[in-house]
Parts: sequence; structure tokens; C-alpha cells
Amino acid sequence: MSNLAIKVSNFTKTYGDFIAVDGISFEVNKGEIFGILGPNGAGKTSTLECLEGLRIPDGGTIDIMGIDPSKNSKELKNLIGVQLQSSGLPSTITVKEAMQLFSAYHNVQPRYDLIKRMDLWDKLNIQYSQLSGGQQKRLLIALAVCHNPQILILDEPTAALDVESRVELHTLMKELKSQGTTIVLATHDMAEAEKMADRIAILLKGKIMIIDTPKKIVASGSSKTKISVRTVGTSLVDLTDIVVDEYYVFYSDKPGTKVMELMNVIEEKGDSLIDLRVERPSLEERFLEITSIGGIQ
Ligand SMILES: Nc1ncnc2c1ncn2[C@@H]1O[C@H](COP(=O)(O)OP(=O)(O)OP(=O)(O)O)[C@@H](O)[C@H]1O
Repeated sequence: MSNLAIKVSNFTKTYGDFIAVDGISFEVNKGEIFGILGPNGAGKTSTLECLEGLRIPDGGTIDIMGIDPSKNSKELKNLIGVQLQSSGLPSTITVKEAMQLFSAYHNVQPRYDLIKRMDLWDKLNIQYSQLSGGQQKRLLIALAVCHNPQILILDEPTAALDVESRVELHTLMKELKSQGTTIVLATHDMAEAEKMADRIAILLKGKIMIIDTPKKIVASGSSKTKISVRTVGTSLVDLTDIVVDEYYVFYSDKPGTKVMELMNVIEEKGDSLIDLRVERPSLEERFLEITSIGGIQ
């Protein structure tokens, strides 16, 4: 367990006869940002809630730095930071009161710097229910990290956030990571997962389809790199049927070779290059490939 922050083995969660999470296993290293991706109903929240000790697993084991969350919730409370869902706070509590309450619960001084950082300083005496959706989210994040938890669990943290708040949260996450915090991040946002996560697990119907770095997950797919070329003349016209906004478009799994080949044709035919764009397949394409087929291809 030395370098491991979290070890999940054969974990199952059922609701009546329904198997929401079906015997999954994964490990999260200390200081890692671990992304959990999956379509609606895949079992992400059920998994996070069992990590947080809010739900009891129906099979398997969960170990968080040597603690079983279903049995030792008191020991767990200062170790982990959890971004609550909105319903977790009373509607009449003010921003200031919420920070005081959470700090007292964790026995630390109130972190008003986090309130400032989350751009809520002028809302200090405003009630929770009067904050906008994005402001509520930012408050919940400030509360989740007020006690410098070793493990931070975030469920869709940037949903409903505007671009600036999103960037601020990503910066905060990177800072926490550099201080050694382990972060588990469930998200629907592929770009966020690709940018932030060291490794990602893709969950589908309660099972893990793949766990790896974003780069390796993308590379393991059948999607090809898109090459778009704009030229002065028509040297490439016979080589592709796809022309988008005056760009000749090619798909290749050997983009380097393909680009050389196209450059040679342009030169041989006395044509001139105006623009060349090479776009590697995205995590989103790979995610759709995995989740639509229901398995790894
Ligand atoms: N309390 C519950 N009682 C019955 N079924 C539940 C309960 N909680 C979750 N489920 C079911 O378990 C499955 C997994 O739900 P979960 O919320 O874990 O998925 P999710 O991946 O977080 O989905 P989303 O992205 O939509 O939030 C879903 O089919 C859901 O309907």
C-alpha cells in the first residue's frame, strides 16, 4: 500500500436486483489524478460514494490509505475531501457560515483565502440558495479542500462552471497535485479528463473497459489521424473525395508518412501549400468507440 492511496478490489454495488457496479478493481497512486469516465448510469457516483463511505459496498474491498471507508468513517473524514452535491447544504446557510461550519468540523481555521480564490468574497453573507449554480459549485469545492485533504474526490466538478472558474479549478487541482494530493475525478468532460488525468478508467454498465494514460487509451483505438491540406492549385484533387472548406482531407494511421507523400505530390505537380493541419484522434472519439460498441476493439 506504500505508494498506493486507494486500492479497490472486486468491488460490487447493487440496488435490489440491479448490479450498478460489477466487481471492479483499480488502484490509485499517491499524488495521481485518476479520472473516471463513463456514460450516464455507468456507476461512477456509486463508486465515488462508496470511496467516501457514504454507501456500503455489496462485495469486494475498498482500502483508502489503510482505512475501510465503510467501517472507519471518523478516520476517513480528515483524510479525504469530498465535493458535496448541491443538496448537501442547507439553503439558508451563508457562504461565511458554510466555511466556518466545515472548518470547525475538520478542526482547522476557516480558509477565507479559498473563498477569495473561488471569486466568492463579495458573496460572503449571501445565502447558499441565492448563489448561482456556478457559485454554489465553487463554494462546494472550497469547502472540500479547506482542510488540505490527502485525497480529494470530485464528481463532475466543472459542470455548470464558466470558462474562468474552470481554469481556476484546474489550476487549483494542479497545485494540490504538486503538493502531493491524490485526486479522483469523475467527469463527462473528455477534454478535462485528457488534460488533467494521469490515468483514466472508462466505466460502462458497472464494468471497467480500460484503464490507462489518456495517450495510451487514444493510441489503442482504431481512429486515424486527420490530415487537412489547403493548396493554391488542385494537385491533391484526385487523391481524396473529402473536401471541407477548401481543405483536402485525409485519414491515416501513419500520419508522418502520409504528410511526406502529400508534400511530394504538391511539389511534383508544381503546386504550393497554403496550410497543413494534423489532428490526432481525441479521447472523445475513443470513448465513443469503446462505449458504443460496449467493449475494446
Ligand atoms: N439509490 C439507488 N437506487 C436504485 N438504483 C440506483 C440508485 N443509485 C443509482 N442507481 C442506479 O445505478 C446505476 C448507476 O448509477 P450512478 O449514479 O452510479 O451512475 P453514474 O455513472 O454516476 O451516472 P451519471 O453520469 O448519470 O451521474 C444507474 O442505473 C442508476 O439508476
